[in-house]
Amino acid sequence: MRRIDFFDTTLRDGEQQPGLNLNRDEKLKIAKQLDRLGVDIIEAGFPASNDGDFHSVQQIANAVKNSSVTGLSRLAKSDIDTAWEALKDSPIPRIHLFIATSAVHMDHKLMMTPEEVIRDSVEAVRYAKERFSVVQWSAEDACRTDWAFLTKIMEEVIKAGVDVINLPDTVGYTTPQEIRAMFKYVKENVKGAEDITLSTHCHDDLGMAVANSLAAVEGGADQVECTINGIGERAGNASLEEIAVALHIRQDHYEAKQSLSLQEIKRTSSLVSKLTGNVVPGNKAIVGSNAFAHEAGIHQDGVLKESTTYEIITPELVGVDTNKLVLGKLSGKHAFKNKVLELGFDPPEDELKRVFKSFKQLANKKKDISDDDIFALLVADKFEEETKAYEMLALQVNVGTHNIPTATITMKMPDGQETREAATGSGSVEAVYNTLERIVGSPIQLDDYRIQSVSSGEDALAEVVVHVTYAGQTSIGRGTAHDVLEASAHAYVNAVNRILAEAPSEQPEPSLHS
Ligand SMILES: CC(=O)SCCNC(=O)CCNC(=O)[C@H](O)C(C)(C)COP(=O)(O)OP(=O)(O)OC[C@H]1O[C@@H](n2cnc3c(N)ncnc32)[C@H](O)[C@@H]1OP(=O)(O)O
Ligand SMILES: CC(C)C(=O)C(=O)O
Ligand SMILES: [Mg+2]
Repeated sequence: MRRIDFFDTTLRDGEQQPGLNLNRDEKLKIAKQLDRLGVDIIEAGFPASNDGDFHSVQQIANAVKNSSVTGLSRLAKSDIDTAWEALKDSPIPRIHLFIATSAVHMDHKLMMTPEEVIRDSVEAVRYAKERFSVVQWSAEDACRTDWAFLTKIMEEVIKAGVDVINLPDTVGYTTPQEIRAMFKYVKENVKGAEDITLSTHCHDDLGMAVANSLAAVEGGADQVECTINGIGERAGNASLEEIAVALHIRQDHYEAKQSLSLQEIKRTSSLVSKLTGNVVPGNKAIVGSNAFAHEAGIHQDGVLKESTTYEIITPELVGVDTNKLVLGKLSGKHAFKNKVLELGFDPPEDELKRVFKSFKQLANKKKDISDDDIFALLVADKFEEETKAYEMLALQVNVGTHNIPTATITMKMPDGQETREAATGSGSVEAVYNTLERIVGSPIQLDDYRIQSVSSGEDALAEVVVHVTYAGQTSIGRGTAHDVLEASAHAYVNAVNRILAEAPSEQPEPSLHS
């Protein structure tokens, strides 16, 4: 089986992302994690570009134990000398030279003839080869370069002693078919191509960087250049994690092996995200927070029965603890029951059905349903099931800075009749409780009132717990709702119902209003 080398350029091309600026300490942290991940080569920076990059490349070259470390360099001798100063103490000193080879770059940017580009490349490779053990040369904008010229310049740098030739899609212009054909062409037509390593380096301007990198591998590339989370210049580079996992999962297709420790992928992605401040989108392949999450009921049911129905990658493969079955309005009873069991409840089917109904109602109103929400629904439902003497049907509260808080409640009474009552209070909760007192027809003494938010976020559920004395008995009542006043009213009604359930014989007469 062929072996594919991973050349990580997070610290060089990745740092070219507009607005990104990593300090030396942060770069070292990332380099050490890349080493743990097992990348073959770390491009740590561009030593001649500035002092910070020079010192950082030097520090990383001396600190990293297993990966090779390299630095980017223009063809100028002064750039190569600076790169040498930074890299000379690394176990296998390695340099990455580059020059553009497309007509548009040569004519308008470099203002050099093709012959001058060949001449400078050959000279730079020879000069670098006198110092570095491994010399890589890149034909910048290779995918827009004339193939005859590409063949010619490649043959010249091979004769000059280059070890690796990289053919980048610098502007993310190519397609999978084109880049596959280009690699196949150079492999078959460039003299000496069999003696060097061929590398691919794709950008994501048209969203094809990963597909193009994989197509280049099919065409004959032995090395892929990429970045963690796909960060980089403009739309970014090909993402390492996507290429690595694609090669692994579709080994049957690519027939290639690699030496990455895939279980380090999630950790590496999180570190880079944290240090760069670049948030990984939830739907990002492999490392997004939703990459192993399922919300649709039919998918959740499939995954519970057999995970491979909807998961082609196990979360553990890339260092993610477990998959997630996210409960929401599209979830079904199988996933809901699974969660209820996970929370330690095992209600009978009819109760489960009832709580599932409350869950669906809540999920229609609330974006994220947490374990705490489910727990609260289960507990609340259990309390409510103990008795249904009073059932609050509607609540309306008028509050404002210039009027007296007034609550109106419609209640289903123990005898099944409906009644409506209103009362005022010095505050809105008091108005609610005064109204309830009128409805039940005898005083309810509020001994304690506690309110807390069940889950986090703006749409969190409010949970109210009250201790009351009613008809000579004390009781706890609990209520959960989106609205604080509604939760308060439910708690009060719940406390009264519990008292009625415990002492049915002493049930006080329902109010006159029934
Ligand atoms: C495709 C890529 O990602 S290539 C890497 C791109 N990365 C960077 O540019 C980041 C670091 N760059 C820098 O810090 C600066 O651009 C430097 C230090 C390299 C150069 O800065 P300056 O000397 O001020 O030049 P400036 O950046 O404005 O222009 C680039 C010059 O290099 C030339 N050049 C571009 N590529 C090469 C090359 N491979 N070899 C030699 N010269 C090159 C350009 O033609 C231009 O030359 P000119 O000054 O004669 O017109
Ligand atoms: C320096 C080269 C390899 C590069 O980053 C590109 O062409 O995109
Ligand atoms: Mg690039």
